[in-house]
Amino acid sequence: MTPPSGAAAAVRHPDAPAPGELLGSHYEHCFGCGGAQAHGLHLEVRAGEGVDVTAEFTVRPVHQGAPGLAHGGVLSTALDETMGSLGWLMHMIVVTGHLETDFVRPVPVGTVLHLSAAVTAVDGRKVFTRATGRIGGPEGPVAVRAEALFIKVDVEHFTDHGRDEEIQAAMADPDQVRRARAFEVNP
Ligand SMILES: CCCCC/C=C\C/C=C\C/C=C\C/C=C\CCCC(=O)SCCNC(=O)CCNC(=O)[C@H](O)C(C)(C)COP(=O)(O)OP(=O)(O)OC[C@H]1O[C@@H](n2cnc3c(N)ncnc32)[C@H](O)[C@@H]1OP(=O)(O)O
Repeated sequence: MTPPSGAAAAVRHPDAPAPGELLGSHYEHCFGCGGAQAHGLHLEVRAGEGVDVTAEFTVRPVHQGAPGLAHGGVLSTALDETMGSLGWLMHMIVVTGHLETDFVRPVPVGTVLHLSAAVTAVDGRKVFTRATGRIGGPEGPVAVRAEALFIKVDVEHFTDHGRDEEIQAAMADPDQVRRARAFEVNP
């Protein structure tokens, strides 16, 4: 998870969303950010000033692991989704290759988890990222933190591997296709 010495700093794409702008969902059925997933996390991610983002996740009863506490896998998902969203700022489609999470404090149901994430380095197709989730406010104590390696892929990663039913539906939606194709131009 340590970037090689030759790794570069991340570059914000000139057409990246403005600081403070909501990124929007990349796919309405995404468990992390989609509005059509009843039990999903419904994460709303905002662009930061650099290659960084913030997001909020409200833990609901459907996200429990132990009584009244968030499931650790769900918290990892929130961190994963937040870090994956950094691709928008570089106009890269990325998928998670490796993710590691530290669970520092239990997170009760009803908590708003304040997430922030940034790219630490880029090495070819490899994007190194880091994220934290705080409770009690954006400056509150850290409850979870993660590091992840994302790998840049083309739209074909999804069209080649996704189940046909969902791919056909996604490709029939012009907004979805436009959103995915916009990432392929990455000067
Ligand atoms: C028209 C319909 C379109 C629909 C699309 C819709 C939306 C898309 C748009 C935007 C997406 C936006 C936001 C995303 C938001 C949230 C993200 C959530 C993220 C996820 O939830 S996503 C699901 C989980 N994710 C996977 O489902 C990946 C499964 N996996 C694979 O698909 C392959 O495994 C892949 C592609 C990762 C690599 O395969 P590959 O063949 O392309 O490349 P290769 O193996 O050569 O790796 C290249 C270099 O990465 C190094 N490397 C690779 N893996 C590593 C690892 N694990 N640890 C350490 N290093 C690793 C190698 O060592 C090499 O390094 P080096 O270059 O130095 O040799």
